[in-house]
Amino acid sequence: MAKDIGIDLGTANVLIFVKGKGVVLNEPSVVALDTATNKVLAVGEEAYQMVGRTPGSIVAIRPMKDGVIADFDITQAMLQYFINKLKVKSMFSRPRILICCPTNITSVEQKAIRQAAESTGCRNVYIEEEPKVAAVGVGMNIFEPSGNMVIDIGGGTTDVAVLSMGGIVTSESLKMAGNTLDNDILQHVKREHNLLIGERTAEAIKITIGTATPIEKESAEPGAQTMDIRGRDLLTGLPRTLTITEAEIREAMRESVYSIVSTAKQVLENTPPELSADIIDRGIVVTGGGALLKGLDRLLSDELKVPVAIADSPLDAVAMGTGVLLDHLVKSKIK
Ligand SMILES: Nc1ncnc2c1ncn2[C@@H]1O[C@H](COP(=O)(O)OP(=O)(O)OP(=O)(O)O)[C@@H](O)[C@H]1O
Repeated sequence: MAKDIGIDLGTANVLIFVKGKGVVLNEPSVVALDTATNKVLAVGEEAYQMVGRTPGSIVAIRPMKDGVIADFDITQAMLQYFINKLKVKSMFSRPRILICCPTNITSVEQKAIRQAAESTGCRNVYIEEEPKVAAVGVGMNIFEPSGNMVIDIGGGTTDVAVLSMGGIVTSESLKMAGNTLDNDILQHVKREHNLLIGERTAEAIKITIGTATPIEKESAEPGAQTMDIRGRDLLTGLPRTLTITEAEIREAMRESVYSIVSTAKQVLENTPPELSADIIDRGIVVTGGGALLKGLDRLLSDELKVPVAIADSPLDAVAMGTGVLLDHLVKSKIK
């Protein structure tokens, strides 16, 4: 039984799609290591639970940072762990596998990722660019001669691309995405409130009360929503609870959010006019977990003067796209 497998090897999350089954694995891209022996202790969800909570002898790291592979051996071990979890060798015969990697990886890294996949029993390993896969994952027909624009905001990178006839016409990749917003929040709380919080708390703040533009709420004034957060007071060294507002968190993330807007503007400015006309008709689709930041679609459409839609399942778009592209690869027999 030959099955096709698609992998979204993301900075924040790894998703695996199996043809006929859908997304079968969705875990954080985190590995826990014993610092003395460098032995892998846990991978994925289990390792994520350890982030910021490990004793001195253990580190929980994200081997891919800022959309590049920061630690290659560990990325390879993580990929092998996830593929082995599927029991590829016993379940499938010579599966085809499409791996969608961070945009900025080198050809040497691509080759090593390919080898890591081959060593787990996969044959015919294809590597694809993230924005292309995201675009097909949200149902865009990128193979016809018309312009489609996608903004993929992941954990480490924001990829903006205009696609036509199966290829990327104009694109930009910005090393600024969800993780940058978390760090903006962490630094703001430290600087303005002398409170040290962990990266998981910063992410929870972004997800709970983070906004790109003020959101009108029936129950409260725009920007007035609050959240109680806990951390360590930098002056006393003791645990402390602090109440923060939606408005101050929006301000803390403002510069990074506007960098994403400027990157999208730059891509539009470099787009051939015929394709620009198509984009006005079809609008821009935003994918990746960062697309879930509240009010981002409104901010982007106000700034870019083009309709903007958030994908239905932005976190799954790339994984779903791998399935569509694998079908296309089979039909066109491109290796
Ligand atoms: N509801 C939400 N609001 C805002 N951000 C969110 C929300 N849910 C998830 N995110 C953010 O989305 C990011 C992860 O997105 P995704 O899984 O698409 O990234 P990735 O594909 O692993 O990364 P990359 O594309 O950089 O390799 C994280 O920064 C996470 O905090």
